[in-house]
Amino acid sequence: MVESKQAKYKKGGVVEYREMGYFNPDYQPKDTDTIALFRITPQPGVEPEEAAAAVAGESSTATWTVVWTDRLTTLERYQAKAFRVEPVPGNPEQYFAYIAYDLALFEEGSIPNMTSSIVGNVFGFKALKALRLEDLRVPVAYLKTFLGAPHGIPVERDLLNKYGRPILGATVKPKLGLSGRNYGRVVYEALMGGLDFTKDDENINSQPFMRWRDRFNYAQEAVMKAEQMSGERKGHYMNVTAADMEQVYERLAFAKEIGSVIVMVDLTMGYTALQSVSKWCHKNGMILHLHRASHATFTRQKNHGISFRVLAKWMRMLGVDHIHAGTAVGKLEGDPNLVRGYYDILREQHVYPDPVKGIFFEQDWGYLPAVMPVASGGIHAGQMHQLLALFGDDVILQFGGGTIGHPMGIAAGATANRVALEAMVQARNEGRDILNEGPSILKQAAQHSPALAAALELWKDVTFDYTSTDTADVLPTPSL
Ligand SMILES: O=C(COP(=O)(O)O)[C@H](O)[C@H](O)COP(=O)(O)O
Ligand SMILES: [Mg+2]
Repeated sequence: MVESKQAKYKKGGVVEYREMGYFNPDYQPKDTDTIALFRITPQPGVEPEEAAAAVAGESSTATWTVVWTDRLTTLERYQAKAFRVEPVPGNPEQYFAYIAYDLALFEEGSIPNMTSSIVGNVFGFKALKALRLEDLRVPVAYLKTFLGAPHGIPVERDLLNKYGRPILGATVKPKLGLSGRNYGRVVYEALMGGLDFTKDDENINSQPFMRWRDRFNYAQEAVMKAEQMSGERKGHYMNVTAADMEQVYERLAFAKEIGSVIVMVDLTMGYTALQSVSKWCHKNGMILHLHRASHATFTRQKNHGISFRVLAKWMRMLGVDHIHAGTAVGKLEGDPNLVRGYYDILREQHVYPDPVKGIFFEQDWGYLPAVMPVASGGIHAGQMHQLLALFGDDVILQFGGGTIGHPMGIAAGATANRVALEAMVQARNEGRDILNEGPSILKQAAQHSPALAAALELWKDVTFDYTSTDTADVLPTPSL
């Protein structure tokens, strides 16, 4: 016989989370609730509703046993509630669990606090074989407590005076080992060849072969020279990632002092550090680029971890101007439809559920500015038609190897990308079907550009298989 909740409270002991009130199929989520969608794989013998209730419990108020102090709070309000649990179609082991969190559960404007609750302990539960946070609907009431991107897409375009086309960039290669002066030479050539931006790599901080101050100085000198020579706005993302915030602030201040318009951070810094840098960029008018270094350790597995679409939401709230969001056609994993879904989450003001793009929840972004997604990782000029067709104009296309590996040199690599992009934008604007006509448009443009001809010749066979290997398993969303 099931012991009554009352009796259990009386003697303490281990109780079921369901019984403690963390599963409530009658609960009507409020507009101000945050709703999380988890993909749950319970251990054999664990009922899905109990597993969902356990996730709700541990990610809000509960521990493994009832505690006397539960009675000193308005527990019913602060408990997260699993209000809907249903099987994942075609996957008998997995369930979708919808969990609602009251507005009062998260500190205003704090991604560290929200994540310590929602993804804090629950991923290690013994009762679960695996757990994945698929999507999050964040209420406008909570969004209102965040600053969001320091600039946003239209303001950044005004700053750069670049409209109607994707922004072009390149990551300096080799990743590690160049001296400051040679680094500056790469930046200058790439910018003079026609790129808008160059970028530090994620793992270039301040190593013995090139300390950060040298890199910043040589790179900024190259930016200023290239601006004078070309008459275009240019920039180099100065990676300010460091071991402690004192050094981060020192590098930020120096980047500003020497006239950089943009700085860069790595996700590995952690959410608190990222929020501090974002705040600094708001105050100092600096564009903020985020490299998602380390994200795939928790976003890649389809049954465990956190979907990139959730990380993208956290980063839009936290406030970055750019974020790496995948290429679909490059060297790194990413189903084309799901990647387009991430782009929508970053760029649209109101996002609607879309089973093809893996978007489960409607998301009203309120006033939070859009974030510019960055397509980077193993892409080259021969893929320009695919990139433009997939992502449109509001994207940064970044070719590292695809610039610096060009057989005629770095400037030629940059020119190949600029010519390919401009030819493709023009064809698109004339209403041509760039996806199908892309290769012939490129060939035609290459007749007037030896640099593009050489890039197409060298990388013609480099295609990364991007057939969809991913299933979104999207269900119709409940009316929330
Ligand atoms: O250095 C590169 C790409 O260099 P290259 O252009 O030579 O391949 C970036 O670190 C990756 O884009 C990261 O991946 P993601 O953008 O998916 O986070
Ligand atoms: Mg890199």
